[in-house]
Amino acid sequence: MPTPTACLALADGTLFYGYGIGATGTCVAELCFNTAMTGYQEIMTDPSYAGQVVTFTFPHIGNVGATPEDDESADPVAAGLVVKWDPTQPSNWRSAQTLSEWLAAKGRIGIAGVDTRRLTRAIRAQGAPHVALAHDPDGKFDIEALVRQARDFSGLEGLDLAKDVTCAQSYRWDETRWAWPNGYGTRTGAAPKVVAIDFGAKRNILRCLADAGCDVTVLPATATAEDVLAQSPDGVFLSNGPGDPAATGSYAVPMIRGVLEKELPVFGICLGHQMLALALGARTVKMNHGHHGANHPVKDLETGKVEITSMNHGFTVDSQSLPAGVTETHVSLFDGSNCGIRMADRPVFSVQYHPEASPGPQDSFYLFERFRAAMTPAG
Ligand SMILES: NC(=O)CC[C@H](N)C(=O)O
Repeated sequence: MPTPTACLALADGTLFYGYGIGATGTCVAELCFNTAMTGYQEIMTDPSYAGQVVTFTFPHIGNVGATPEDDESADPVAAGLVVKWDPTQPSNWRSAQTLSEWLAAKGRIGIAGVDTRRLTRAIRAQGAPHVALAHDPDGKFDIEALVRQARDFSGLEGLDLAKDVTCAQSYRWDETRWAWPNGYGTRTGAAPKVVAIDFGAKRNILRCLADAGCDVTVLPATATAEDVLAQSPDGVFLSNGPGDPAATGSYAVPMIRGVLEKELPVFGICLGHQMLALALGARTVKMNHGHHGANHPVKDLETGKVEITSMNHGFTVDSQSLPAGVTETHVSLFDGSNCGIRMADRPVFSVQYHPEASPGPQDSFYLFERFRAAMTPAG
């Protein structure tokens, strides 16, 4: 058996050996598992994964290589990845690099050859363990140091990571979705002006807003209510993003409250949902091992319909804490946790899941349509 060239050390001392792919070195992070069967590149470049190593439960990861078109942000933001099988040569005409080459070019570490079923059970039992992941082509590991690094990592609770992944300056977004056949981008009538707050926005969210016919200006996470209102928006969008919502809320909540005073339509996704809930007076809590996948059933409590959704969150809005005037609109059919809210009397709403998919099903695109309709009642 060849010498293992990568080691994943959990804070409790459990070790997983495998074969290193991508960059060499060590990273320290929180560990989660994602059950999506496709879209590893979109997952690795989703800024919401900052500070996390992702274990893919689907065994064949890397089969279609990597292409710049599939990046959800400029760089991979997940700290590293864990896969079961050593990736095979890519079989895809779109592939520009192998997964390992792509990870190496982006400075991200991977480990292949891990019993990801056993590891996933450990994640479920321990609740998002802290880990150190090391890749050394010579297979030399200081195990005590790795376990110590994992133990010393403080975890995501209390961490504001949105400010690390947000854009430096505001910009306009005008790209629509790649090869999307329904012609959402070809509407007539004036495009409502949307200010999108970038807490770590995935590109496909911005594409979906553009597809829904919105004129999108992106502002950094630290934008104030004055910055937002200076754009004279018809509506405000709150993006996904990494870290602890309560920490990011320290500056985002005053901004959102300032926007709410002006009675503008507001739509939030994931971290944006959590931010809106905090601004309305609810609270957020850390989950045991979160929801990360592309087949999470969610029930729309107002229509009774079930949507299959893409999810990626480790914190959740405590539905018991929702104040009067805020309605719970969606719940997870896996564990009953909150998946959506709206203000009873105005078009201010948000969802915990990812209607932009990428990867995942597109059942929930109607939310972008709903947001557009709220800004252009006659359009
Ligand atoms: N995808 C997201 O926006 C994640 C939100 C938040 N960081 C969480 O883990 O719950």
